Amino acid sequence: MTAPLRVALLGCGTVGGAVLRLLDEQAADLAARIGRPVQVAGVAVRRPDRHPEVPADLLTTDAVGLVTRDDVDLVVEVIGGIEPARSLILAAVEAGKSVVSANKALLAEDGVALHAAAAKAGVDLYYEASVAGAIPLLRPLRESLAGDQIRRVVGIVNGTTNYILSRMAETGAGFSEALAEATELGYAEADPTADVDGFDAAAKAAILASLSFHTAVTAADVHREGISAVSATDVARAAEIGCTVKLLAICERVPGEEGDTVAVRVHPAMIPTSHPLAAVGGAFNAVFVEAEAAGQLMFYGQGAGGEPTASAVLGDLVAVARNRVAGAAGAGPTAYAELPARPIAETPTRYHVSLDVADVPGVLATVATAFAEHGVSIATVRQDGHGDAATLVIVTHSAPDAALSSTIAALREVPAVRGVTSVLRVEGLS
Ligand SMILES: NC(=O)C1=CN([C@@H]2O[C@H](COP(=O)(O)OP(=O)(O)OC[C@H]3O[C@@H](n4cnc5c(N)ncnc54)[C@H](O)[C@@H]3O)[C@@H](O)[C@H]2O)C=CC1
Ligand SMILES: N[C@@H](CC=O)C(=O)O
Ligand code: NA
Repeated sequence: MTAPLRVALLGCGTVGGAVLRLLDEQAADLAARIGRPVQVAGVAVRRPDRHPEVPADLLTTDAVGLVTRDDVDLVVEVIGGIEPARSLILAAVEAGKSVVSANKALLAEDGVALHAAAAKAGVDLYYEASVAGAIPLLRPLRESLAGDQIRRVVGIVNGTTNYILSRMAETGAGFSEALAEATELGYAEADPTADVDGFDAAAKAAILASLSFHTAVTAADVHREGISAVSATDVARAAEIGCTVKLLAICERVPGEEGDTVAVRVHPAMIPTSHPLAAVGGAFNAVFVEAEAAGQLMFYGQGAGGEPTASAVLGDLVAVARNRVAGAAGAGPTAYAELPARPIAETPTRYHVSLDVADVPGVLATVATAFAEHGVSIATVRQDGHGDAATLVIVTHSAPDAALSSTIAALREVPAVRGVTSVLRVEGLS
């Protein structure tokens, strides 16, 4: 075998630590698969004293120096966040090193520029771990489905929130307790509000939409709602109608007379328990892809956690290392179209609304009028209880999101409506 390929590891937390361990445990197999041994050239960390597990001569706090060293061939970035990750990746690429990253926040913000820099330098930029952890998803979109027309991508792409919602539904666990467990298990981001408020899923949705529709979608183009407003009442109401609550990422290419648009949204939604996504529990992720020729495809697996994510990082590492051995670069950036984003206000959706009402004559008609006045058609209504404790549970037909949200605003002004206790979108009901 010839000279080793030398890897610089940036960051040694949940994912970086697992990458380092697997590189060591699987050294012989990786060497056989690549055709050259892989050696760790250095590990950039913030606090070397916190990493007794790493040989001291590998540790450095000088990440820029490490990525530009002549004896480094490949760089793995698992620091996370925008800076210094972006500058480090650009420095590595400009120095001729291929890069593997797990950083969805950065790819969703600056993917076009990073791809352009990698293409200019003739190196690879792979980031399979950034979306849906261990699940092979980005390379299938970039490569296997490059000859098809993808119309829709729908999935659960955040392990932390799926873990929290699963625990709330299955055991009645409280939100904070379930979040603490997800953090302890290594699923959550360094700042877990990125998970809870939907930023992480929105970044992943932007990456999925960009690769699926060959257009530049950033996290800022994604309509984002997290799960912090999802209450035990929402979860219970969902169960009453045979549904479960999931945080969904939905990416659609919408044909229009004046050209296609792209609609990308992340929000909690009720889905029927018979829906395949309803069975996706804990930190697992699942993504449906609908393509014109291929039809429906489903990708399922562990979406978070050190080892599952490290598996995707190592898969990319093998791919870029093989390209390096062959003296080639892999699949480059896609040719970006410029499809406009369709605003959430115009996106058709269905709502489940739960109202506390005074059970007085005419209340049902007043509530129904509020829906009708905003052009929203009601699919089902159920009334529970009597007197001041009466509850109306309404499921609408599909209507533009703006019509539904103005209906809710109008209902809040109706005197007989004591409170709007639950409002969630509904997906997948026939
Ligand atoms: N934990 C997970 O399940 C998954 C994480 N990811 C992504 O992988 C990346 C890493 O995530 P985790 O390992 O979970 O985070 P982490 O917070 O456990 O690890 C990041 C490490 O980078 C270090 N670091 C920060 N700034 C640094 C700098 N300037 N120089 C050197 N080291 C620095 C931190 O001290 C920390 O040890 C993030 O982009 C995250 O979004 C992707 C998929 C799954
Ligand atoms: N925090 C993320 C980690 C993987 O991307 C998640 O919970 O999904
Ligand atoms: Na993945």
